[in-house]
Amino acid sequence: MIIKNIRNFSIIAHIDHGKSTLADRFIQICGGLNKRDMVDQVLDSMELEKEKGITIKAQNVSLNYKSRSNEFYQLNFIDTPGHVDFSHEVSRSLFACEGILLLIDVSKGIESQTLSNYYFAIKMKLKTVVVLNKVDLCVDNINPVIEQIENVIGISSSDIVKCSAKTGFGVIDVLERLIHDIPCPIGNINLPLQALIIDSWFDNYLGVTLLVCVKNGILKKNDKIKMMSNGLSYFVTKLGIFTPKRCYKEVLISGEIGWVVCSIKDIDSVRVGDTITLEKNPAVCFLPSFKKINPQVYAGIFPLHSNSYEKFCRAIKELSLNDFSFCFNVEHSVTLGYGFRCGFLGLLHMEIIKERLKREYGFELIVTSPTVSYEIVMKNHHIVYVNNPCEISLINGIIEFREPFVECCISFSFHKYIGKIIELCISKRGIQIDIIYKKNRIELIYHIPMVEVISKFFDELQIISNGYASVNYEFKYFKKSNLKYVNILICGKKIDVLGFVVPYNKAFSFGSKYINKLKSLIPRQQFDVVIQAAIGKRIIARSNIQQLRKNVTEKCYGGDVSRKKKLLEKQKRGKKAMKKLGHLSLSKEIFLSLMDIKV
Ligand SMILES: Nc1nc2c(ncn2[C@@H]2O[C@H](COP(=O)(O)OP(=O)(O)OP(=O)(O)O)[C@@H](O)[C@H]2O)c(=O)[nH]1
Repeated sequence: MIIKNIRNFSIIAHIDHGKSTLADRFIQICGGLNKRDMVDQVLDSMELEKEKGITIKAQNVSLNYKSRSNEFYQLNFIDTPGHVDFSHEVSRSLFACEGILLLIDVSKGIESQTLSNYYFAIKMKLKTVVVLNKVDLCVDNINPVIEQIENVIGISSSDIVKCSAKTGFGVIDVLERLIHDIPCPIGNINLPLQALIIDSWFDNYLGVTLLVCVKNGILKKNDKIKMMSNGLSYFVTKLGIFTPKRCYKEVLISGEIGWVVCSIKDIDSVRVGDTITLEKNPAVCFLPSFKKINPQVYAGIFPLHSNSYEKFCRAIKELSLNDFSFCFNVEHSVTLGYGFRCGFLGLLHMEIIKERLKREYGFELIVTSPTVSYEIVMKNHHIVYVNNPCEISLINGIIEFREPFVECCISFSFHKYIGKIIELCISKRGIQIDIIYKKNRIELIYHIPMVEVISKFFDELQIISNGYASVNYEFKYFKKSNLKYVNILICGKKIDVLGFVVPYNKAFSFGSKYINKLKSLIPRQQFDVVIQAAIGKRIIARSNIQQLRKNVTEKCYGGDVSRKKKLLEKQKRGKKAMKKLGHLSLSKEIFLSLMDIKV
């Protein structure tokens, strides 16, 4: 294929606007798969993607398209996720493209994620093709959305392509517009090799596999390549493209996107965003690349069975190879042993990692309550960031405690919900920024502490809006707050993984609610169990779980008092030993339910 007939683009849109369905139509039209292999949303191949009906991983496909003017084009496109938690997948894929297909659901119009991805593409100077999807749903009433696109994106109505990914209407027009409007890659086949690693994953048969976009030069089988970041070199054993089936090729030329296998044993030596060159004739500079995105939500992940720790480490590393935004550090908990403190881009991201560890690697896990990263100013004016609440209790000389605030955009159609949603935002310590009235929607913009958003905000919002409100949020700033770290003690012993951070004015009510929940979950023991919540040395809430009274004198019928006394003494000694040993019957399974406590 000659470079002038290659088109690289990403399909981007808000969640559920129909990206994967449109990708299906492209694959069908270009014959990427035969009828037998074709299923709905074929690119959502992960079990979790099928189950949840969302795209989690960006998927790359190379197709041959014969245009209306009978010319052949190679279309390399990337189907990207629409959920904000996976926006790093979108930004990463844009580095491999010259254009974007911005898909808008005609029944919903432009939504927040559509715009943020569009602005990112504009920043990268990518050409945009705007496509209005689902026109089969409301053929008569598409004018308001067209007007909205004209006003917000500034594209004239004649440039908007209309289609229905479901029925196939207008899909050829979309393909024609793509080959016409999106420029070919600007790479040069004769320059030294420069290929950008845009994704990587571990395959049980092939080992580490890289997805690369060749910007300059040619990459061939048996070439000795070099990672420009660390100088490590490898022989290319196999390479090819996805149609979306894995196809083997001999070369990838400048402008192409394909997979490369080169017997990399050490997962740590691969860095997504790195540039690959040839060892013999190396390029002198790196390709422009994407930045690592900072996680927003943190949690400790521990294997339920500590003997599987080694395997668990390997699994975590393999997952991070495939998920650029997932980060981790070893964590040791007195209660749960060794595990990892992991950072995620949001709660859905955390949920997906948890599920992947369970399904793909078969681990039973204990995941601590999600928390955020706090900014702490020390006496010496140094600033530290702490994402593990129990570390806060170990820091001396804190002069300022700052917590992250997010900008929430809560969008809903019915006016009757506005009062209750505002009340909810206020109860979550929200600061109102704006109320935007759109044609058929209202948008409330609030700045809310992130920790409030990740606890029960979504559940409560769904209840008060009968499921009609949707919310998007992004980190805005750190702000000083009067926060306290609350320790949880069981039988006088600090349980590190249960400690939490709360605003001081909520600490007492929150502490006692938490203690009551714990009380309802912990089974009665052979001895009294004291549960306490404390700020420093001050106990702010306390409760007792009464012992199970075992009548040890039951069998002593009649008289002998000294015999009864002896038995009671023995029981007392036994109880003491259990306490000393910390023999509280808190199995890890019970911990699982303790981790999920929401007050
Ligand atoms: N009526 C109609 N429904 C469509 C059309 N295109 C997609 N859908 C439906 O819209 C829903 C979402 O489609 P997807 O293709 O999964 O959307 P997506 O944008 O890939 O979703 P994410 O990857 O999760 O962001 C599915 O139920 C599709 O069947 C269309 O043109 N018309």
